[in-house]
Amino acid sequence: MSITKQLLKDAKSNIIFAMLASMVSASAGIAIIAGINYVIEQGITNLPSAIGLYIALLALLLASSVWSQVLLVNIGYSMVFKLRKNLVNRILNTSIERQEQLGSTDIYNVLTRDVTMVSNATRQLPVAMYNSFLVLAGLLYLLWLSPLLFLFVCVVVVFGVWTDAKLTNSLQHMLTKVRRLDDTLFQHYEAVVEGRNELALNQKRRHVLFDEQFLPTAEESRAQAAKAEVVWAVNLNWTTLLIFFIIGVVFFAGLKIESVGQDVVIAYILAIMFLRTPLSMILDSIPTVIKGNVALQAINRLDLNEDDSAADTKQSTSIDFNTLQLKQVQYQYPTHNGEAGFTLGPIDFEVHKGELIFLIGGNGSGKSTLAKLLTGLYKESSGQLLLNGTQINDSNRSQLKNCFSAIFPSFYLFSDVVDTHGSSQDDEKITHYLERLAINSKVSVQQGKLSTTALSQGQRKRLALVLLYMENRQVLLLDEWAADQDPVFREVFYREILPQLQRDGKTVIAISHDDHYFDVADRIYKLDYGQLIQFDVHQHKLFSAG
Ligand SMILES: Nc1ncnc2c1ncn2[C@@H]1O[C@H](COP(=O)(O)OP(=O)(O)OP(=O)(O)O)[C@@H](O)[C@H]1O
Repeated sequence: MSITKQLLKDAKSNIIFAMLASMVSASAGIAIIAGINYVIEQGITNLPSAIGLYIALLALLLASSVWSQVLLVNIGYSMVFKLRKNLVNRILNTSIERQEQLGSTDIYNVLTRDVTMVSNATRQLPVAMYNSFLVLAGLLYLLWLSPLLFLFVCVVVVFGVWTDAKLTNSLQHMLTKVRRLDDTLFQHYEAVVEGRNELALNQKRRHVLFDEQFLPTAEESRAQAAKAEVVWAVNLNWTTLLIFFIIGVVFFAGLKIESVGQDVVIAYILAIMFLRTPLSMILDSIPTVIKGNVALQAINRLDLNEDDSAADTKQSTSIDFNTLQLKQVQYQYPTHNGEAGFTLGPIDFEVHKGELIFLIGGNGSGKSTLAKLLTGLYKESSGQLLLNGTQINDSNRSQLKNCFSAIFPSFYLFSDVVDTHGSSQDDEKITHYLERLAINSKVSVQQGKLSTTALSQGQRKRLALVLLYMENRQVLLLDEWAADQDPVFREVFYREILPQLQRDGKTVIAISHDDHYFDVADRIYKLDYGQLIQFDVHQHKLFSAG
């Protein structure tokens, strides 16, 4: 089901009530106009009851319009809330592979820009719906006043709607183009923020990014957006012209057609002038609604997982880790720009409880890819993964993930420390590990919250190790953890921390380039262009894996 249908379905009963309230309010508004017209034509026979009726209609108008606005505003905001909830859950449930394909820029763009656009559009919903009922009630009143004049009004209205529909179409095209340009703009923003050091050092690169990439995109986006707004502003004036055209024709028809009396002409003109405001408010809201629609299309294009259930509704069972085996496992990155993606494997590999295994290999040989396969973050393209002898599939992959804690090169440091069940940890234990990793002078902890994560890269990695200790998972995967450590701490890591983890019963898989410390490992595997070869720890010799 599309996201729009889902959101509308959830708000169905409120929408029905809001429509009812809008109808009552619109009818009250038109009844007031009709009453004034009647008084102008017929005069007042009973002043007190006319005033009473007038006040009653005003009260009904106020009560029903407030009621409908309250309902509609709430529908708008709860749709935005649900959209945010739905999107964040769907992103969390989307495979890492898909998220990596999309890139963080596209995802941020949807979460910030597109959600705001949809939010703006849904806020127009109350205005548009309320005013549509008002226009509808007004048209019914015009029909009642004079079917002949109404026929003419209908011809002009149909013509007006036809031109609006044509323009709405081209507006949609222009705004879709603006949205696409905004994606490119967001990539430039990312370069400006993330590449700050490189840009500050290299004036030429700065010039290329600013003058040759950012400015042309920003300029084109500005031109397209302005063109769309101008087209719509012209359309608003055109609609106003059509309204005055109707008024003119009604006026002259009143002079020429005998069956149309002066009183009907006055009533018509009064009603049409009254309907001008709701009409222009509806038309005003159309670009915003189209932008919201374009944003919804962009959200759908992300092709996120349809599953929007929250993490705590999913089963997350933990099992005791004994062995993990890979049998003829292959992983193939998708083809990109016609170029075949990197292939890892087929690989035969196994790790047993309590082992300390090193994965080595040159840059781009597939170590991190294998790490993501082992941890269950990537799904094998072929072959089998067996956890404690049971084959891993989509229904039990979370068991594999639950066994692992990992630090990847692009890790994220959370400032709250939690254990494997997501519960807060006691400060004393955290402080112990902060001291053990020699960062207690930089970071402190209070009620499970770290005082800072703004540290040097090496210190951030140590802090990530503290978080990993506190998670207390059974298998630890450390992807080039020691690469940013100074020689002294590197020695501590390989000679003290890793052996201690092993003594504590942990299974450790470490990706490493540090051949000085290969003797620490129980087994070493080397990756070479996606193929796994076992490495003799003591003689530093290669022999076939499996
Ligand atoms: N997200 C991705 N999408 C497509 N291809 C990728 C992706 N990540 C890595 N690759 C490709 O897979 C190959 C293996 O990458 P991987 O990160 O596993 O290597 P690595 O051995 O960990 O390298 P390094 O030592 O440089 O970290 C690389 O050649 C790279 O081109």
